[in-house]
Amino acid sequence: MSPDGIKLLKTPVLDKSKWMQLPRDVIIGHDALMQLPKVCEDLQVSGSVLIFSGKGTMNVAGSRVLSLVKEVADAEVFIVDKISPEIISEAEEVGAGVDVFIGVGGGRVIDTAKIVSYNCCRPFISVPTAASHDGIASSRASVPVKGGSVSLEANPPIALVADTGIIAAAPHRLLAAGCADVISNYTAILDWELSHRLRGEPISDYAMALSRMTAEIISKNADLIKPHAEESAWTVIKALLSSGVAMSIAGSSRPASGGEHKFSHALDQIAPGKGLHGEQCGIGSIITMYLHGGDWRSIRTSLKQIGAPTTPKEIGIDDKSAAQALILARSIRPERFTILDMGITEEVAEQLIAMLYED
Ligand SMILES: NC(=O)C1=CN([C@@H]2O[C@H](COP(=O)(O)OP(=O)(O)OC[C@H]3O[C@@H](n4cnc5c(N)ncnc54)[C@H](O)[C@@H]3O)[C@@H](O)[C@H]2O)C=CC1
Ligand SMILES: O=C(CO)COP(=O)(O)O
Ligand SMILES: [Zn+2]
Repeated sequence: MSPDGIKLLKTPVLDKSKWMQLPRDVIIGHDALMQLPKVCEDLQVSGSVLIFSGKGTMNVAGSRVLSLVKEVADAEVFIVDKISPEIISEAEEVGAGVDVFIGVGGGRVIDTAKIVSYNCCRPFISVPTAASHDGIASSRASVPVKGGSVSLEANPPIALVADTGIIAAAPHRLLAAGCADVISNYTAILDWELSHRLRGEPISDYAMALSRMTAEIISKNADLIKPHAEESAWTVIKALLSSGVAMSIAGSSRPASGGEHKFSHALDQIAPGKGLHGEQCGIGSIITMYLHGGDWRSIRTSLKQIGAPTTPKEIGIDDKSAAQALILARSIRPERFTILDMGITEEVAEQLIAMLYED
C-alpha cells in the first residue's frame, strides 16, 4: 500500500535487475573547498583534470578550485555559458583523454560536467556554488532541446564537495529556488502515482518516500531558511542531495519531476531567461497541487516564507504566457504522464494562473 492507502500495482520482481549509482564521498561544510586535494587523493585522482565552470562562477569558486587541483594534477578549464547538445559535443572533444571532470557552478554547469563525464566514461566531482537545484548529486542530466527538454542518463558525482560558505554567500534567490525545486517533489510524486494508476507506470516506494520526506523537511523548516545563513545552506544542500539520491534510486527524474517541471520546461520555451528552474517549478507545483485536490495553499505559504516567487509576475512573466505554458506542458516529454496531460483548455489555464494571486 502507498502511504495514502492506495493499492499500487507492483512490477514483477523475478526478472528485475537494477544498478544504482550514488556519490561515494560527500563533503559539506565551511571551507569544504579546501578538502579538494584530499578528495582527489582519496579517489586517486592524478593525471589530467578538466574543470567546467561558468563565466561568473569561475570568479566565485572556479579559480580557487583550479589552483587547489593543480596541487595534485594537471588541470584545465572549460567555460560553459549555456547547456546545449552542441556545447556538450564541444566539451567532449576538449575532454577526450581527460581522467576526471569537475563541475563548479550552477545546475547547467554541473549537468554539462555530468553528461560529458558519462559520455567519456570518466568520473566527475560536483562542486555546486549555489543550492539552486537538486541535480547536484543526481544521476540525470537535463538538456534543453528544440521544442522541449530531455532528461538523460548520466554519471552521478563520485564526490560532492559543497562549501556552505560559498553557497550561503550566493544571492538568496538561488537558495530559495533550490527549496522550491525540492518542495515541488510533492506534486511530482502525485503525478507519478497518477501515471501508475492510469498507465501502469512502475513506481518505486523507496524513491517516493525519500523524495516526499525531503520536501517535508524543507516545508517544515521553511521559516528557518534565512538569507546568507550557513545553517540554511546546510539544510538545503542536504535536501538537494537526498532528492538527487531519490532520482538515482528510481533511475529517472520521476520522483522529483512531474507536471510542475513540464510547466517550467514550457516556460523556458515561451519566456526564456526569466525565472530560475526551481522558481518556475515551485509556481507550477502550486497549480498542479490544486489540480490534484491537495493543499496548494500550504505549498504557497512555504514558498512565500522562504522567499520564493508564487506568481509569474514576480519572475517577470506575464499571465498569458504562463497560461500558454500550462497548455504547452503536455507536448513536452509526452511519455511522462502528469495531471497537466489530462487536457486543459485555454480558459481553465487562465483561471489557474489567476488563482495564484488569490488571498
Ligand atoms: N540533473 C538534474 O537532476 C537536475 C537538473 N536541473 C537543471 O539545472 C538547471 C538549473 O540550475 P540553476 O542553478 O538554477 O541554473 P543556472 O545553472 O543557470 O544558474 C543560475 C545562475 O546562478 C549563477 N550562480 C551560481 N552560483 C552562484 C554564486 N555563488 N553567486 C552568484 N551567482 C551564482 C549562475 O552563474 C547562473 O547565472 C536547469 O538547466 C535544470 O534543468 C535542475 C534540477 C535537477
Ligand atoms: O529538475 C529535475 C528535478 O528537480 C529533473 O529534471 P527534468 O525535469 O529535466 O527531468
Ligand atoms: Zn527540478
